[in-house]
Amino acid sequence: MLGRVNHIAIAVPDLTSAAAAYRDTLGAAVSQPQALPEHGVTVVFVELPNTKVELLEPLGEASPIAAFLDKNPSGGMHHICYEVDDIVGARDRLIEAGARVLGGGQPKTGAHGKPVLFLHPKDFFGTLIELEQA
Ligand SMILES: CC[C@@H](C(=O)O)C(=O)SCCNC(=O)CCNC(=O)[C@H](O)C(C)(C)COP(=O)(O)OP(=O)(O)OC[C@H]1O[C@@H](n2cnc3c(N)ncnc32)[C@H](O)[C@@H]1OP(=O)(O)O
Ligand SMILES: [Co+2]
Repeated sequence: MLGRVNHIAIAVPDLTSAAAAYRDTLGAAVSQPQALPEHGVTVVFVELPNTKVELLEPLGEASPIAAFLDKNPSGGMHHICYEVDDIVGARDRLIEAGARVLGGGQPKTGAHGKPVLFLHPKDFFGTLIELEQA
């Protein structure tokens, strides 16, 4: 079911300084910030040869990463995103297996314009999983 790692996400308290650290200190190519109100985050992508790192800053009052940053004020690894060929088929199989698919199970359009879903971290060894339609 799982395909490539699409991205690894890091929640950060200050996107400008995090993007600068990846660009200027670590020497990576970073995208312009993209505000995604439907997801409650602003995102910058760090382009790497084999995958991407997604830097996330809270956006709005009800950001899903706000509580995470309260617990990890200097930031931390937030989720890993795997590609799947058939996101609805994957969702149905996961629900059948007893996994909690977040947000009512309806895919949203993610940062790459493709459908995404999230799986509860307590069902996967303390790691929040995002699935993205390949
Ligand atoms: C940029 C768009 C898109 C893309 O295309 O790439 C994105 O990536 S958007 C990214 C942001 N969106 C989301 O994270 C959506 C899914 N997340 C959620 O629905 C919630 O954040 C959550 C995972 C259900 C947690 O919410 P909530 O239950 O309200 O928070 P708690 O703080 O009470 O957490 C409960 C429990 O889970 C632990 N937890 C929370 N987040 C994580 C995490 N990222 N990784 C590991 N564990 C996490 C938290 O610590 C709590 O555990 P205990 O303290 O042991 O109870
Ligand atoms: Co993501």
